Amino acid sequence: MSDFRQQALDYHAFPQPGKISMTVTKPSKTSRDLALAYSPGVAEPVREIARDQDLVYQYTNKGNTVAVISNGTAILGLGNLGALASKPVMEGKSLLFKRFANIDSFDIQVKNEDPGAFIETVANIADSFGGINLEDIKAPECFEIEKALIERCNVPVFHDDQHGTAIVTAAAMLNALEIQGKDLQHAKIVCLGAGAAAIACMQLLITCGAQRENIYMLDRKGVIHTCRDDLNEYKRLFANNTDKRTLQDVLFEADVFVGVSGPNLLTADDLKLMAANPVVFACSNPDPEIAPELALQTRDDLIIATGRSDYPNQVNNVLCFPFIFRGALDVRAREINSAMKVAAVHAIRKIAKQPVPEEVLAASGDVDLIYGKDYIIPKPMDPRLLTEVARAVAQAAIDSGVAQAPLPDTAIYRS
Ligand SMILES: NC(=O)C1=CN([C@@H]2O[C@H](COP(=O)(O)OP(=O)(O)OC[C@H]3O[C@@H](n4cnc5c(N)ncnc54)[C@H](OP(=O)(O)O)[C@@H]3O)[C@@H](O)[C@H]2O)C=CC1
Ligand SMILES: CC(=O)C(=O)O
Ligand SMILES: [Mg+2]
Repeated sequence: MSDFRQQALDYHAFPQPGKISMTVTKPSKTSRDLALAYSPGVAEPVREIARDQDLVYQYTNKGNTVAVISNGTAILGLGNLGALASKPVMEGKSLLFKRFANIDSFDIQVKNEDPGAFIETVANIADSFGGINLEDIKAPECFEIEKALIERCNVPVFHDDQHGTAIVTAAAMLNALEIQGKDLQHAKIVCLGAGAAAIACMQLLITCGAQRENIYMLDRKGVIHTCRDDLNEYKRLFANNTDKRTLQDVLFEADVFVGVSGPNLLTADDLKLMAANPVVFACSNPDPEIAPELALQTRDDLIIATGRSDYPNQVNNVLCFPFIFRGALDVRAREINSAMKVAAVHAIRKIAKQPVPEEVLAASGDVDLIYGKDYIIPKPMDPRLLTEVARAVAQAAIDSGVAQAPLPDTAIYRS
């Protein structure tokens, strides 16, 4: 067994199984404490909430909790390995919520692939939480599931693989193209993958200025084009009126490659087809579409990013979901809307252009991080993500009329 594989297994197994646990926030030592916390004292907030449901935010932890919910049908790029096997990833997302945004989170695995049953299960428990983060649910079911849950739930519902990924991709892409002396409006974009992440990434890039006709999307059968009769309604949105059929056909003179598909699908020869100074986001986890070593060995004019923590330029939704939920929860946003997503894009990309704090350099093991080819996007442990992204998102929620509370008087919002 490789060293790293064993270390990863040991990390998860010891000193206690798993990555997250709960803490008690109130005194609970004495009979008096217990009388307040449980019977009879607990009856008082029960009666208050029954009288006015909004008081649940005052007397319980609902307002600071997010449920991370999966059915295990698209676990990272590993595929459909079942609900239970997704638990380490969902515990990982909970760890990240707590570590980066002090949000308490429950990971929930729903053992039912039927979208109707999944929707029913989540809708029935949604009121327990301040928000719902859907995770690793495959396309096209994820689109129907998210839409139905947004309609049925009273709290924000956010499919992280769609929108978290799209927000971080857009932020990193705008910066990478700027560094390469290109712009999104004119970029020829190839997207390998046509699932949850791909559809949302391309939609958000269009919102940020990309031209739909410049985007070539591919699934397992090749280029998505208007003559195909096997496309679902989401892929059809990206059907290109073209006679190009293969990855190689569309990569010729392309400025951008976004991989949200699977491991090792882009070869060195493929890379050579792209235009000068290309941007290559090989975002499949854990194994990217092309290894950065191979990409950089093949040509030295590219910017390469992956979804991983152990290479420069980590384009991963961890840069978004803790912080967008922090902002949304803090103003009790009814939903996470387009204005909030775009605000997150610009807040994230701006941080990369500013000097990096010492603590981030120390945590990332880098001597220096300067805006450029190897640093297009902030590191996840950059504390400015919390302040800048949460603040921008909360303000966008207020400005777009979906906030139900003003900015709180906490450190994030004071400066
Ligand atoms: N870095 C990050 O932050 C994130 C990365 N990802 C990565 O993106 C990938 C997809 O995730 P997600 O969108 O949630 O999953 P989905 O199951 O929703 O979509 C997967 C898509 O990839 C396509 N695909 C798979 N294998 C191939 C192949 N050999 N050739 C061409 N297309 C292929 C599928 O094609 P078809 O439609 O024909 O089945 C499908 O369109 C995963 O590897 C995941 O780790 C996802 C979210 C965040
Ligand atoms: C990062 C992530 O959410 C994924 O690869 O699915
Ligand atoms: Mg995911």
